Amino acid sequence: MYQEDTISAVATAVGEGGIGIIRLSGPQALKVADALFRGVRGRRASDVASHTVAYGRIVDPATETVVDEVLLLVMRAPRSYTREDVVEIHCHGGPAPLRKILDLTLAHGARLAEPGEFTKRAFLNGRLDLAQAEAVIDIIRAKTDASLRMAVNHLAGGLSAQIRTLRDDILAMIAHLEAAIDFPEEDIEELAAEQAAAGINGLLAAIDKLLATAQTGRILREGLETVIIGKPNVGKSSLLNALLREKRAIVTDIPGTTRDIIEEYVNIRGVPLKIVDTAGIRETTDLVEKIGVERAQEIMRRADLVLLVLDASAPLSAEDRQVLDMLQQQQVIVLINKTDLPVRLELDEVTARMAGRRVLRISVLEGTGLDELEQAIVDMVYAGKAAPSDSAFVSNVRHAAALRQARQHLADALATTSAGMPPDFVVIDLRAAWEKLGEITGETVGDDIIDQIFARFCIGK
Ligand SMILES: Nc1nc2c(c(=O)[nH]1)N(C=O)[C@@H](CNc1ccc(C(=O)N[C@@H](CCC(=O)O)C(=O)O)cc1)CN2
Ligand SMILES: Nc1nc2c(ncn2[C@@H]2O[C@H](COP(=O)(O)OP(=O)(O)OP(=O)(O)O)[C@@H](O)[C@H]2O)c(=O)[nH]1
Ligand SMILES: [Mg+2]
Repeated sequence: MYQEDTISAVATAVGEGGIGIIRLSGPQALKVADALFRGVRGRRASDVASHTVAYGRIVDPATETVVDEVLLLVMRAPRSYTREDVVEIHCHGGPAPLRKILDLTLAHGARLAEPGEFTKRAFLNGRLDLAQAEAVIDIIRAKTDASLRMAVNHLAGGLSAQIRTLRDDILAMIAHLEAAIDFPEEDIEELAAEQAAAGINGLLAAIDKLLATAQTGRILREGLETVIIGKPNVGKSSLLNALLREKRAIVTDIPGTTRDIIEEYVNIRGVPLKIVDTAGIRETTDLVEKIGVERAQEIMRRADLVLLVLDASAPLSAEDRQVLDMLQQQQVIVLINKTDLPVRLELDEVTARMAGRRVLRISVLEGTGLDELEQAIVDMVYAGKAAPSDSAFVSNVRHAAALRQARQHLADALATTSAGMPPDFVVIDLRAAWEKLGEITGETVGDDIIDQIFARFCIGK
């Protein structure tokens, strides 16, 4: 155990709720609780067996005034979330009792926890590795069922186990090569080099398999950045509302209705979309709208997916053609909207200009074509890969970057081997790869990175 002080924080969300929890962790947790808790027949917190609950009251010990009626949950070290003594005070879920009880714990030996500090202690005390600890916040922030499944799999150590296997394999190769270094006969070195090359190729394949999940994994964790664009009045806001299944954005027949950017999360068959409705793109002299249009163009350049909406009932305008040209580098689904009206749009020209892209005919008004749109988005995100149930997905940009760097070191090791360099040099590259992979699980990562990761957690987690 590395921590000497005892931390305290409200573990439940702020505001009114049925129950609120103040959580204490550290060597003084039971002592702090003893000062404040009054159980039936004089029962004290330190009398409560681990993983059991006691009924009683929290009092202000200065006056013995009752603050609230509570349940007390005790979990003793090392069998607890943090591996320290943990005491939870379950009070009524209002801001006043929570605040008062938190203040009392702080006045009687605890200090306020930093964001993520409980989970950080679980990591520092070895109950979770860094990838598992990061999964805790992913569970809290999961936007869909599929995101949740992936994060739960990470918390259970699904990804960590794969990383550990890779690291163990590298270590075994290093040991093998070092044995060859100690017996520098020609043929032994050659054999070791051949075996190393085979081993490295296997590792590269395993890393590539993990990296192949990174795109889908990132989208499930962070959401697919999607932007709806098109000229004014084509039905962009109507489309957003249809995907959200609520009337979020204002829809009128007046072009230029949406002036600013509207951002919402939508669950499309398990895929979280962070979807942005924009001001219609057109040349404009209205300053407010002009800023809106410029921001739309900026957002479009950064988006994972552009939903381009065209109006089937009107011929292509110069603005439409301009927008089509702007999208050449982007992942786009073209939506020909208002197909319930007589078609006057040059469909052939659109398909020709957007070769290779999905072009779907829809009518937001009548609700046609929206199923196909949802399926097209899901297909694009999974790109033929299975949903993340059992297989470990890489979802975290930090993990993907470390994997890519480890891969590079292994590729270097392979090049060194085939160039006939002595095994000492191969070992250097292998060791670098081993360290990079250790950054994912936290064995070889600096304190600054660890601090940054936990600083993004919520208080009380
Ligand atoms: N009230 C409450 N609910 C909660 C949590 C919590 O801390 N408190 N959790 C967290 O925020 C999550 C559950 N996570 C937990 C993880 C480990 C242990 C624990 O006591 N682990 C012991 C196992 C003891 C045994 O074997 O019975 C251990 O790992 O040794 C408790 C909760 C979600 N729900
Ligand atoms: N006939 C028909 N009308 C539609 C359809 N979809 C939207 N509309 C109508 O088109 C008009 C404009 O819709 P909006 O959703 O406000 O269009 P927008 O692209 O957001 O417009 P701006 O915000 O001004 O850029 C409204 O009157 C909608 O009811 C459709 O599929 N068919
Ligand atoms: Mg609009």
